[in-house]
Amino acid sequence: MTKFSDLNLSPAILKAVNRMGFEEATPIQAKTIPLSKEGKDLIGQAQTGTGKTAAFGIPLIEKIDTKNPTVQGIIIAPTRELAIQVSEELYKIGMDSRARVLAVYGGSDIQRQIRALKKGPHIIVGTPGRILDHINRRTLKLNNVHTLILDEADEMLNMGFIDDIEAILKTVPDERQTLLFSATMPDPIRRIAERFMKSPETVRVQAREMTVPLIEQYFIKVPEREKFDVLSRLLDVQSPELAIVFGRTKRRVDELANALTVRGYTAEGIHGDLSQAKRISVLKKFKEGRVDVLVATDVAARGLDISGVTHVYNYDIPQDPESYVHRIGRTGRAGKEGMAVTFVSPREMGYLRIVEQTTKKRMQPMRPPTWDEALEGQQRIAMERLSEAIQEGDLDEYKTSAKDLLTEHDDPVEIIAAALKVITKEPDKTPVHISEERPLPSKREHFGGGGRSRRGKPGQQSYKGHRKPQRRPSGRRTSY
Ligand SMILES: Nc1ncnc2c1ncn2[C@@H]1O[C@H](COP(=O)(O)OP(=O)(O)OP(=O)(O)O)[C@@H](O)[C@H]1O
Ligand SMILES: [Mg+2]
Repeated sequence: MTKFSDLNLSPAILKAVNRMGFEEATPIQAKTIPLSKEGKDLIGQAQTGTGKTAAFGIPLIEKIDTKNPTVQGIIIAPTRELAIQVSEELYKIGMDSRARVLAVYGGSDIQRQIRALKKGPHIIVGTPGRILDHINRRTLKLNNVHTLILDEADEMLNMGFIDDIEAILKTVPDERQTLLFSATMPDPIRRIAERFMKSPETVRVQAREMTVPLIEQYFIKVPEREKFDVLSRLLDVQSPELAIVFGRTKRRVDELANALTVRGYTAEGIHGDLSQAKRISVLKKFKEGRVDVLVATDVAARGLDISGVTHVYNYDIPQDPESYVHRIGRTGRAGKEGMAVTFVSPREMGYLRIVEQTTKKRMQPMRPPTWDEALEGQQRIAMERLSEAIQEGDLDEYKTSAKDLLTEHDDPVEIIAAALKVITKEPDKTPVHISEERPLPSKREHFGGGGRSRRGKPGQQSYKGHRKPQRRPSGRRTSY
């Protein structure tokens, strides 16, 4: 175990890390912080939720000359929410060092960002499109940048983002340090990465499996038309504290969020077609527990760190193994336990096996819960709520009514049963409409193996399988 005090860090950083409640460095932090401080280019790969943000954030803050009001470090992330989150974590790490961190991302007022940029931030965290926008407007200059970091590096170097990344790189000095982090790093992407790094060192935290052992992984074989009932029952039986349901498309996310609401769950959807204000407010509600079920496209799959997420449901099996790793990694973070359940339609079983081959972890089969089991689950919750209320006390105002009931009805069991019935959310069978999604094509070559590469060169392993490059004219990705 490595203590932060063994890592030769400045007192200001130690103070900040201590305030954040970090006692020991995680393995990826212990391994990469010293190398990063030496100025080496690095590819850091470690499982989800193991502290990669601080692994690149701590040495970056150490290298900032706070007396120099120019941008010295730039971090690029694939989604706006992740850019915000990373900037917040860096702000905390850099608070005592007085490092100024600014997030720039699309969908928010650019004039306000321009004003903030004029105040001389030292570190910019942003999404590629908006960073480029500022570069082109000359409101962001990267000629003093000594450190460039790609968070979720494999995603950033994937077809949707690579052109933007290359354009940004052109404006950053060549003698920079380049750091790449992700939980996944497929070989073809690693080869692209090495093109713009200087003899990079790869740091992998040795783990037998690509996913975190703290996440129990299950799959349920279920035909498309039965998926929603199975999901409802699972939510009733497992009663997650916070759950994320991943769907394949935006339409599916909207329909699922609506259908869950109809059946009495507090659910909201998040995807790339919503306004940024809406995306932020949905996420905020979820973090505060005002929404129990977040339904999301892959826009929420990478990097988001929301404590209290106990369950991840893949309503649709993801299109590539990396997406699976990141999606389920929204639970089981920072030493906590989690559960992931993946729905697989019978025709898609081949995909499940390919995911397992990549993660080197088998998912256990799970039987869909029955209606009775769902009812039992809900009754258990009602009982827990009743017991909690008894423990909390403060029931005096109800005791007169209780006594009245006892005189009216002889059997106390009858009364308690009625109380339970009233507070139990019985499994709901209200019909809902979920449009059918076509199953993924059954050819296995379309998924992860063989075929044409992203750049069209034959012979390289294809990544992101059959998903067609959906480029906007600018070459940026067509949001999730
Ligand atoms: N040394 C530490 N001790 C305790 N908690 C830590 C430590 N380092 C980071 N954390 C916390 O662990 C959580 C996960 O960290 P982080 O988001 O950086 O993970 P990650 O490796 O980037 O995951 P992902 O691959 O999903 O992006 C955060 O809440 C973070 O504050
Ligand atoms: Mg991360």
